[in-house]
Amino acid sequence: MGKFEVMNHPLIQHKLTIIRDKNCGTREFREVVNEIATLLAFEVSRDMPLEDVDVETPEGTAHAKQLSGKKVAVVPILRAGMGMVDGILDLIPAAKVGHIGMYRDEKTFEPHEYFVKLPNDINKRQIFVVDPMLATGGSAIMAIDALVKRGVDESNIKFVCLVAAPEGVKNLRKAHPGLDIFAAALDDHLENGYIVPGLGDAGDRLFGTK
Ligand SMILES: O=P(O)(O)OC[C@H]1O[C@H](OP(=O)(O)OP(=O)(O)O)[C@H](O)[C@@H]1O
Ligand SMILES: O=c1cc[nH]c(=O)[nH]1
Ligand SMILES: [Mg+2]
Repeated sequence: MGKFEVMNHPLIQHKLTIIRDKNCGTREFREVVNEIATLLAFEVSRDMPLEDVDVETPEGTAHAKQLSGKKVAVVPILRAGMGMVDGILDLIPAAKVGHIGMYRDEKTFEPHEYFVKLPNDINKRQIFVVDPMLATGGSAIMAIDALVKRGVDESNIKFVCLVAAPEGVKNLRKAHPGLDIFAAALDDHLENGYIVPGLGDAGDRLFGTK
């Protein structure tokens, strides 16, 4: 079974409080979402494998370490996942970026896929699927389905979000038991498809569409 972890780092918690505030405007919301994404990437990448390497310093030979595992791909679920990409690339600049477009039906909350564009070698990479909100879990499940369908092993995927609802965590773990899930917060419940207390509609707040 993959793990589910809430990232309790004080900076993550402080910044999350800033964007929960309904008076936080688009510009600040966008900036802080990226800052949280950087901090989450730092935490989530803790188990990346290292190998020994000797490097010549100006004073001698250092027996040092370098990353040795799979190369990384960041896969945002459009639109709102786009808000987390730059923050992750700040930390892992060589990562490739794939895109999965998904929207929820306003009445049924069923997800609909409208776009998939991934790096050719996606099934050889360590993948971070990012989306600020894990509500019913429908969008995340369908996005992981899209990757698995293309030969990705779910144990090579980490799902990284800002706010998760208990229902979404449960549904996503049931559909993809091998997946690791990371969130900045686990909130109380869902109401009309929205996370309560949550932070509202992440896509609309990021892009100023409401
Ligand atoms: O867990 P779920 O119930 O599927 O809900 C979560 C999804 O809803 C939001 O996207 P939305 O459909 O509003 O699209 P947007 O990002 O384009 O605003 C959010 O960014 C997630 O992708
Ligand atoms: O609370 C929610 C639920 C789904 N999508 C959002 O943007 N916010
Ligand atoms: Mg939205």
